[in-house]
Amino acid sequence: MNVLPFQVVPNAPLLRAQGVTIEYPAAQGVVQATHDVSFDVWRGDRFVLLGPSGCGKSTLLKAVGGFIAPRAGSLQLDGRDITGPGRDRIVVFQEFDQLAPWKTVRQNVMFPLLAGKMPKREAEARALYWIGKVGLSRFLDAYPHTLSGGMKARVAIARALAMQPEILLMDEPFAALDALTRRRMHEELQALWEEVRFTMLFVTHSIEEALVVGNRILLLSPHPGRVRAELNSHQFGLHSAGGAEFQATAGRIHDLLFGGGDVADEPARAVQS
Ligand SMILES: Nc1ncnc2c1ncn2[C@@H]1O[C@H](COP(=O)(O)OP(=O)(O)OP(=O)(O)O)[C@@H](O)[C@H]1O
Repeated sequence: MNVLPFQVVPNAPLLRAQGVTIEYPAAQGVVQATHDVSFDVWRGDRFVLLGPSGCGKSTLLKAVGGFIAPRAGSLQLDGRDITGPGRDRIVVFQEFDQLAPWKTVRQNVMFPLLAGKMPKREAEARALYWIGKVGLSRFLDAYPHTLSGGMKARVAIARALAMQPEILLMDEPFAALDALTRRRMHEELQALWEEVRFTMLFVTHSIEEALVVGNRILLLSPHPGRVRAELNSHQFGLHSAGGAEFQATAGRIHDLLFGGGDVADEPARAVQS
C-alpha cells in the first residue's frame, strides 16, 4: 500500500484567549479590567490590542505574560494553559530603562541567555547576530546611557528576539519616542518581521500605529475592556499611512471605539476594509 506524503498544517492558534475576565482587588470590592475577551493569535501574526486608556490592554498582555491570572476564562499558548511567566513569552515595555545601565549592549543582550544556562560562546554569537539585525553592531560595547531612545528600543527588541520566544509581547514600546524616531522604529520592526516572521502581540492606544504595525487588530471598548470588533489590517503599512483608504479605516475604527452605544449589548463584529 502506498502511503501518501503529507504535511502537518497547524490548525490551532498559537495563542488562544477565551472569555478572559480580569479583576484587580480594590479598596471597595474589585476593579474589572477586562470582561469576557476572546481572540486567537496565529503564528506570524502581528496582532494588535487597540483601545482607549484604561481598557485593559496592558492587563491582557500581563496575563498572557503569566504575571496575572484571569478571574474567568482561559489563556493557552500552543494548547497549554498559561499558568505563569515563561521564556516562550518575552515582554518589551516602553520603559527602555529595562536595560541594565551597568551592562553594555552586548552584555544586556547576552544576560538572559546566560541566565537560561546557554554556553557563553553560543550566547555571544546569538547576541551579536541579533544586535546586527537591529543595526547596532557598532555599539556592542556602548552603555545604555550613551544611546538614544530609539537605540535603546532596538536593544530591547534584540534582547527579546535573541531569546527566540514563541511570541513577543510589546506594550506601547515606542510611546516614549519622538514622532520621527517612532516612524523609523515602525519601519525597522516591519523589516525585521519580513525577515524573521516572529509572532507579536502589540498593545497601543494609537489607531494609526495599530494600522501601520498590525495585520490583525482587536478593538476593545472603554473600561472594562470588551471586544468591540476585530479587523484585518494587513493591507496597511507605512506606505499607505495618510492615504484615503487608511484615513477612512482609521475614521471607522474611531467611530467604533468612541461612537457610543451599549457595548454590552453589541456582538463583536468584523470590520470590512
Ligand atoms: N495593579 C492594579 N491594581 C488595581 N487596578 C489596576 C491595576 N492595574 C490596572 N488597573 C486598572 O485596570 C484597568 C485597566 O488598566 P490597564 O493598565 O490594563 O489599561 P490600558 O488599556 O493598558 O491603559 P493605558 O493605555 O493607559 O496603559 C484600569 O481601570 C486600571 O486603573
